[in-house]
Amino acid sequence: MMEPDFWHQRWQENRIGFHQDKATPLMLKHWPSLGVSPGSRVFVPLAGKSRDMLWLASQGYRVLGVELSQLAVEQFFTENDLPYTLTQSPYGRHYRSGDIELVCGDAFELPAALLGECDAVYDRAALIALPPQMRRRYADELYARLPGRCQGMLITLEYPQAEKEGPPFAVHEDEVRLLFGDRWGVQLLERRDILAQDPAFVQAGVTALNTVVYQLDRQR
Ligand SMILES: C[S@@+](CC[C@H](N)C(=O)[O-])C[C@H]1O[C@@H](n2cnc3c(N)ncnc32)[C@H](O)[C@@H]1O
Repeated sequence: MMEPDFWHQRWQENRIGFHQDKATPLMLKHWPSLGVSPGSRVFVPLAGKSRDMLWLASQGYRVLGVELSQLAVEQFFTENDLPYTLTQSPYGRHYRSGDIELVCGDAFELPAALLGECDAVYDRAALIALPPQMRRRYADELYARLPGRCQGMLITLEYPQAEKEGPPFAVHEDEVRLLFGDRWGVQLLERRDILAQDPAFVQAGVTALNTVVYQLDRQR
């Protein structure tokens, strides 16, 4: 089970192979085509210490991230030399620096009032970090609290799940459409074969690995 302790331990042991030193190339390529207006608030669930948040802020967006691990949140600000202010709310500690706000807390506990203020959502290594039954909750409880006309980008991985254990989990296109299709328009933007760039998957004997980028558009 992907309980909080699993992730706290990963951060304590610095087993964070998902973290990238640079912004995600597929985000840089596709985000502009979503047409999200500068000044919009972009929700980043299960944010880690992703540098994608820095890029989004540099493009004029206001970022609202949520992350369980206090280690991750504090590393984000210290590693990027960002001084922050700290406030407490019923659902977590809020770290703020310029246009970036990171809530150290459980994404599933965020109130509808806060999520309802988000104009867009960016999901990289978040949905695919969750086991199947939690992915259902994630779509039905968390994404469902985002407002009408919300736009989003979702980046997934596809590989034969039987060949390797998650996380990251394989989330295939049919599941993405099942999870989000009721409330969101789902458009596949790119599917890219990345097996050759992932030695850990090759070593584990995985025979195919794709990353897929989707555009999500919340229907009213
Ligand atoms: C695979 S990492 C990806 C982080 C980030 N999206 C990135 O691209 O680097 C998943 C993160 O989600 C966090 N997490 C897991 N469950 C969570 C929850 N219920 N609420 C908030 N954060 C959570 C973990 O601590 C971990 O940092």
